[in-house]
Amino acid sequence: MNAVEFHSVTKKRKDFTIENLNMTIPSGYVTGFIGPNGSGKTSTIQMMMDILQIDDGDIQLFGTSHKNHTIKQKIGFVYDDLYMYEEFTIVKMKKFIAPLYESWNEELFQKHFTRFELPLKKKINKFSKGMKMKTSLLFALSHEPEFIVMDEPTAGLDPIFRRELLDLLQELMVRENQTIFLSTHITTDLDRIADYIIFIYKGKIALQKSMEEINQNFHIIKGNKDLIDADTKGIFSGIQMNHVGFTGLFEGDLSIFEDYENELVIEKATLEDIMYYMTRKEN
Ligand SMILES: Nc1ncnc2c1ncn2[C@@H]1O[C@H](COP(=O)(O)OP(=O)(O)OP(=O)(O)O)[C@@H](O)[C@H]1O
Repeated sequence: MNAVEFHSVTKKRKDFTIENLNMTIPSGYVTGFIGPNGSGKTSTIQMMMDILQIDDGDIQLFGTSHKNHTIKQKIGFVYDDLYMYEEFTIVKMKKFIAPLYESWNEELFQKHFTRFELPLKKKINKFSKGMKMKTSLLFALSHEPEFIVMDEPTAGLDPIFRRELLDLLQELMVRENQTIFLSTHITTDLDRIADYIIFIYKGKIALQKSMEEINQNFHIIKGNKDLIDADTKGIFSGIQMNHVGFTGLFEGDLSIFEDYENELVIEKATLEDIMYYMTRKEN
């Protein structure tokens, strides 16, 4: 079962288009959403949350239209732009938000509030970026959502809380039915927690696979530049040449390199390698 399905979604912005976007977020797993700056991650999340209108296509959340407002009860949305509540303190924000959720859990709120060490009576517009992210996370978690959507949750967090957040997400995964979707630039965060990866580039899905498939099928191949000609270049998803050698991203069965074992260095590709080489392809 999928928590989210995008079917041929199109959105035209001034200088940017998301065209015919198809993607699925499976229930019960952590899906990492990666892509370089300006590739459409925030726009995609805003469309999913119905903050940004789609021009064409269809988005399904838990099998119903994303426009169905009752479905929002099941979703915890985490982002650092709390402009709606800038003038509020956490106490005031709770008075406003808690009654909106049938599943509000005050005990959980108090537990996370203590853990996150946030000021109760300071205005949110006086918070740092990281404190705003923690506040958003605090409110999102306190209504026990089935689905947590996070736009760059680790941005602005210090390394200690970043690690704690990742541990917290892992703890949440132990709970039944928990689905997490998070966008990030910090691909190493995903190595630890993601089950699936969706990679968006220039408004198009460049890759959508499980971490298991990625770990098995993507490798970095290094060798002498003499091995590269117009034909061999084509087997790589992206390649970088220098005056002596090449480094390329290869997707597939390594047996094609069997005869070159002594001439090549073959390593597992990281998510960062995949992002880097796949976006180099067109250069
Ligand atoms: N309000 C807006 N009006 C018009 N265009 C916008 C608006 N917000 C974003 N865009 C454009 O949409 C494109 C995608 O931006 P988006 O914020 O979705 O990317 P992103 O992948 O989240 O980027 P980043 O990693 O830098 O946060 C960019 O070209 C951006 O300039």
